[in-house]
Amino acid sequence: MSAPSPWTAPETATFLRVPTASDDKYSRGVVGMRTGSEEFPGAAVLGVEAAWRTGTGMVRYLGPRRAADLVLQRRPETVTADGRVQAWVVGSGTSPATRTAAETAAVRTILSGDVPVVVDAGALDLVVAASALTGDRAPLVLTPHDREHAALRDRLGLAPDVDREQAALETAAVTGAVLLLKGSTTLIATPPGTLRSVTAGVAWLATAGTGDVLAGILGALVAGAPDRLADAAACAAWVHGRAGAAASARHGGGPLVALDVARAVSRVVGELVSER
Ligand SMILES: NC(=O)C1=CN([C@@H]2O[C@H](COP(=O)(O)OP(=O)(O)OC[C@H]3O[C@@H](n4cnc5c(N)ncnc54)[C@H](O)[C@@H]3O)[C@@H](O)[C@H]2O)[C@@H](O)CC1
Ligand SMILES: Nc1ncnc2c1ncn2[C@@H]1O[C@H](COP(=O)(O)OP(=O)(O)O)[C@@H](O)[C@H]1O
Repeated sequence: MSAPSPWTAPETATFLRVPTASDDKYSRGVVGMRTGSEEFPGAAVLGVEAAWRTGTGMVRYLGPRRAADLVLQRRPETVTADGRVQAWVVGSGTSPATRTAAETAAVRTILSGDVPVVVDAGALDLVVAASALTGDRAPLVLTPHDREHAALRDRLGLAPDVDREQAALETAAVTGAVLLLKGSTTLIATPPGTLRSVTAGVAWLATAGTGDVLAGILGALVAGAPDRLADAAACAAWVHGRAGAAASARHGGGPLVALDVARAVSRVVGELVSER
């Protein structure tokens, strides 16, 4: 297997969509987020902030009352009514152990729809092998970190003892989903077998909540380009990495917090598109 090809800054700049005079909030793409829970309401805030900062026409947030209140406190622009979206983000800040039956049913409905879905953290357990599908399924991007990836592979009956790149490709092929495997090197694997890598970040990103931020960035990018899931995934990882570097640089190269990363995304996007 050849080494994954690194995703580049020019590719990121070209992918990013800048609104034009003929755009309105709907034409830019609406992202729907079913994230956060009573246990992890902050994850909802982080993902929503990141989606707005990436540049989306609208964010719809559907989650528990407490999380929705916190989201609105931070971002009153957010719409908490259900409605049409061009991409979903599910699972950040949720856990299969505490997920209600109603929430499970709602996520399953999203997964069997036709709008692309970013599947993160506590919703990864609802992903089945493509060969086991009995009905329609939405195009998916899965965003596990290494431990979540190991758990997913275990559930799918895949061997644990293969190398990381090979495993990413195998998981993508078996699930029929784009796989974004998070880490200091983030891998993006597709079912047909392409593999890209992103190393744009800084190790300070190893802190709670930065994955929730990544899911929000990715949701916004997918909503704007629903037919280009793998490129959206690589672009999201790249922007996230650079936003992490920028958030740390603002504090003298010191520690960052996840909300700082989300806040830094606007500037990263702005600088990239102004250079192209
Ligand atoms: N602010 C928030 O609301 C945040 C919510 N988060 C959400 O939290 C949920 C769980 O995500 P994780 O990535 O933690 O799930 P993981 O399943 O990867 O992590 C849990 C594992 O970490 C182990 N662990 C816990 N504390 C540890 C410690 N101090 N030292 C070593 N091991 C320890 C546990 O035993 C368990 O095996 C997800 O839904 C995620 O989205 C996280 O993103 C963190 C921030
Ligand atoms: N050592 C590291 N160097 C660079 N980036 C990292 C490092 N560790 C984690 N990251 C990035 O930070 C994010 C962490 O996501 P995740 O593990 O899901 O955290 P959380 O669940 O707390 O939100 C990912 O985007 C990952 O690529």
